[in-house]
Amino acid sequence: MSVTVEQEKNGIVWFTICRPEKRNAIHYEVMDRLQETIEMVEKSETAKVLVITGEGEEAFCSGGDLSVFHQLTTKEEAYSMLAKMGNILYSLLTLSKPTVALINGTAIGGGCELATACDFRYAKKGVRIGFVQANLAITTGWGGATMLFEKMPYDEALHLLLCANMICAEEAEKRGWIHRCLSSSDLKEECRQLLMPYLEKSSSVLSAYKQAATAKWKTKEFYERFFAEIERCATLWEGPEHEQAVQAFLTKKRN
Ligand SMILES: CC[C@@H](C(=O)O)C(=O)SCCNC(=O)CCNC(=O)[C@H](O)C(C)(C)COP(=O)(O)OP(=O)(O)OC[C@H]1O[C@@H](n2cnc3c(N)ncnc32)[C@H](O)[C@@H]1OP(=O)(O)O
Repeated sequence: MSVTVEQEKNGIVWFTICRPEKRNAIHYEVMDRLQETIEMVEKSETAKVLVITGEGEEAFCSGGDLSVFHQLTTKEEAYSMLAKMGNILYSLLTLSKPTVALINGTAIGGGCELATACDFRYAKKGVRIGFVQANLAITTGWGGATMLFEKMPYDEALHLLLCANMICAEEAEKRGWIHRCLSSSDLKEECRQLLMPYLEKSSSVLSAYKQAATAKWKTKEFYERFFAEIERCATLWEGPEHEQAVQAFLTKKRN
């Protein structure tokens, strides 16, 4: 089982990626389950907030599963995978219920894109975060840069993408990407308490505000911009530098 989905009586739906041995990397099954969950939350009269997190203490999400996706060698093959997840993150971005990334451990690559699609990012103090795609000779490929430029000041977003380094949650909070650093030993409970004021409101009020917030992203212009980023990434994907960077990671000796 790669994910779990649990709904609490208070209206929180927890979507947990359960691949700690792969640092919660995303493969096709995780994508399919996420898409189903987003559709379920959208339609549900009782689901109020969707929280996405990862199992274990090591990682929130390490992005795309490189052991699976390294088999995609052409631009067309890469585009098909990137656009599949791009469409899922677009539906998460425009979901008519509030969404939270509960960043329990390292968030890297596409893991940061997944978190960027959410409305709020709460992170455990000290966890490491990095839009490292540029070090793999690609760009964000799931619409992450387009979302980042919408949600953060231009210079802060560009800095995160061009540096492509790992920063701690506290620095990400100062830069405006993380909304709250959490320090309790029970992250889920701390998250629950932060969401309490939202959960007290009716679903229709939550949904009305989210529709007001996301209307600007439901345009043809925005959608085309989002998918132009994905196409540029697919072009870079088939280059030799990307292949070398992925092979270097996959063949790295680990203890
Ligand atoms: C494809 C979309 C694209 C995008 O649009 O953004 C991407 O997401 S590109 C992928 C970007 N992600 C990465 O480059 C992350 C690579 N992983 C790491 O840098 C590190 O694993 C880590 C996440 C910082 C954790 O380090 P550490 O705690 O030291 O663990 P290990 O490195 O030893 O890994 C343990 C285990 O997990 C496997 N793993 C980790 N990340 C991935 C991944 N993204 N895909 C596949 N497998 C991953 C790693 O190979 C180890 O497995 P074993 O060797 O079998 O134990």
